[in-house]
Amino acid sequence: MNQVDYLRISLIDRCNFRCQYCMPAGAELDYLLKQQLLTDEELLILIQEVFIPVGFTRFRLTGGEPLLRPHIVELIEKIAHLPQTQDLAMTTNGFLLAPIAQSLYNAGLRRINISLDSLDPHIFNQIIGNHGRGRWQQVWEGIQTAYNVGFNPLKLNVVVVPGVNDHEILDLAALTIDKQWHVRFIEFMPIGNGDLFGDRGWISSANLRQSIRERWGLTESQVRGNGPADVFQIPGAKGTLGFISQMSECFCDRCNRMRLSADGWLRPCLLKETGQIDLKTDLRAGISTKELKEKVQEILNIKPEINFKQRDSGTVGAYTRTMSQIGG
Ligand SMILES: Nc1nc2c(ncn2[C@@H]2O[C@H](COP(=O)(O)OP(=O)(O)OP(=O)(O)O)[C@@H](O)[C@H]2O)c(=O)[nH]1
Ligand SMILES: C[S@@+](CC[C@H](N)C(=O)[O-])C[C@H]1O[C@@H](n2cnc3c(N)ncnc32)[C@H](O)[C@@H]1O
Ligand code: SF4
Ligand code: SF4
Repeated sequence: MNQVDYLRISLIDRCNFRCQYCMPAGAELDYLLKQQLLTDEELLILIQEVFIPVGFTRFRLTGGEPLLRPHIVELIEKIAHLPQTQDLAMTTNGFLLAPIAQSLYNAGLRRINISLDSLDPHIFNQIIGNHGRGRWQQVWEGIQTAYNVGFNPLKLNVVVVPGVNDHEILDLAALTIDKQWHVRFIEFMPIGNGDLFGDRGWISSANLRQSIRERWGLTESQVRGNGPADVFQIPGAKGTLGFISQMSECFCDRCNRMRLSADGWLRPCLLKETGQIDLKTDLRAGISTKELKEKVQEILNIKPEINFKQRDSGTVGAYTRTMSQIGG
């Protein structure tokens, strides 16, 4: 069993996009009220007095859209400057990134993963549920700015939805040939998107790799990630191709992470709702951080039992939280 030292922190459940596969337009969502969100102070207390002491040293900020969180730069600065923080990363849709990228970097953020599901602005708009102004260009500028500012590695996430963007796989993969970018294809998961998933299904990473292999060849990369992606490379390319295959494979035996929601629930596994605990309510009720640390340690002890283990069947089951609420 891997050491569990990586915490994905959802900073906010709201988003400025409505991706069809995550929080489709029209879906009824109960947003958290401001007073339900962990404050910056509470989050820092939990990180410093609960998570770090039980071994967490790597943190990823996600959402919803993390760049919508007020005072994000100051929060990053505080987490980045904790002496125990070994890695601080963010997953964002990139829409608000260009003007703030340099400040994020200066505050200590070093790694950024940006969602980009299409190179075609029209299809992109359909995916993100935007029927008005084009947003693709602004995201693209966010990506370029992040790259120029020095975020390294720079990863682009593509959720592959059959009949929506699967015809663009080769074009997206080709981005890695000349640029030192890391494009990752994510198998579409049935969380909070029953209609679309039921209609479209998903495509296995093995299928995608076959198309890419036929076009350029494909080798296993020397670069090994510390996450769920299997990393490959087009021969001679500057960047890499990652495949996140939670539907067709199981990488739970190398699971190194847990998740903290914006309202302070600790979730031991993305694909299972077992074992969650409400740290915010405990903290606000005056339960000591020593006791909270013991609770988290207990979850860590039983994490191997909680981990999703259905190796051959992909994901099943109904989820009470959407991906935007969990943080991906
Ligand atoms: N099943 C499963 N999927 C995950 C897990 N972690 C990430 N993913 C999937 O991978 C997607 C992209 O994750 P990112 O937020 O980019 O983070 P990452 O790939 O873990 O990041 P790195 O630290 O850069 O490797 C998520 O939205 C999920 O779909 C995990 O622990 N289990
Ligand atoms: C929930 S989003 C939050 C961060 C940010 N808003 C973004 O889109 O990058 C985190 C990741 O989850 C992925 N994701 C969301 N819904 C998904 C689904 N149903 N299946 C697979 N990945 C999904 C997104 O593509 C994104 O890379
Ligand atoms: S995937 Fe990210 S950008 Fe898209 S709706 Fe979900 S939280 Fe928002
Ligand atoms: S499905 Fe659960 S146990 Fe498996 S890798 Fe993801 S978070 Fe870890």
